[in-house]
Amino acid sequence: MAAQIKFRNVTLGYDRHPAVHHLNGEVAPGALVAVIGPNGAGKSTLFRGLAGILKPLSGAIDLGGLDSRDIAYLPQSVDIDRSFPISVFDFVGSGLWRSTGPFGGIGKAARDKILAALAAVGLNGFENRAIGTLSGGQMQRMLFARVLLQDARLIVLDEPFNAIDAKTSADLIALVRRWHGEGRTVLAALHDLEMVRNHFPETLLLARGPVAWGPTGDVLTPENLLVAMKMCEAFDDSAAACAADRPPRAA
Ligand SMILES: Nc1ncnc2c1ncn2[C@@H]1O[C@H](COP(=O)(O)OP(=O)(O)OP(=O)(O)O)[C@@H](O)[C@H]1O
Repeated sequence: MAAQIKFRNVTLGYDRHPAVHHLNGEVAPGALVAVIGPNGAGKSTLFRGLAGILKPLSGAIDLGGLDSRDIAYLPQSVDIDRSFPISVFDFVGSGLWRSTGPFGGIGKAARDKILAALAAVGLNGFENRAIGTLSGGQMQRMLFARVLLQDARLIVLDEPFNAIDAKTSADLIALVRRWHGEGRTVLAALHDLEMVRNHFPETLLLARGPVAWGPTGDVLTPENLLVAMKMCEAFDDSAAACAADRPPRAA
């Protein structure tokens, strides 16, 4: 089966400084992949690359013909501007832009879809609340409701279970499993290794570069985790492009 995602020697970074480098590998259609690694390992950077927010400094990400409307990206909740004066209803409704466009009106059918998505994540009655008034767990539920509406082939979740209680995690992991059951491709950046072991068949262990990638049980070894920690500690954030990326100097 053709890959859903192909990373071809991908380097991503900021201001020409690489943050993730030389990533090669493939994600099969319908795969459920955890991306783990220490703080600063490059997980969010990789996901910004997948979502098309960050262009690779070198290499390429091949999305198997998907365009941006086929990708649902759930950013870390710290990246959401909670002071922006928008209601939960309108925020979740932005998940329908794929079908309505940003300036399309919201008819009865769209309204029902938004209310159903809110109900599916346990946010009945929250539609008129400003997003800035939500608790951390309610914010995550709202972000999941928007992903539900996006109906995307590829779903990219950046730390979706951070700082939320066990009940909210359980409800939201059930949604992830549902998307997996529907054949969508799902990648999630996670820190909770227990959750990874219990729910994610495949894991990419990232430490600026790939440390290990494959079946979760094979990747989550103490040796691999130690290597990842050391690689992140040794990484120089101010480094310029890798020697391998620079054009050869004239003799
Ligand atoms: N907007 C930015 N501008 C410059 N550097 C950035 C930016 N975002 C991230 N970085 C740097 O890129 C590197 C990788 O960060 P990234 O956020 O991708 O890691 P992460 O694995 O998601 O970390 P965490 O687990 O802490 O969320 C870090 O050194 C970080 O400081």
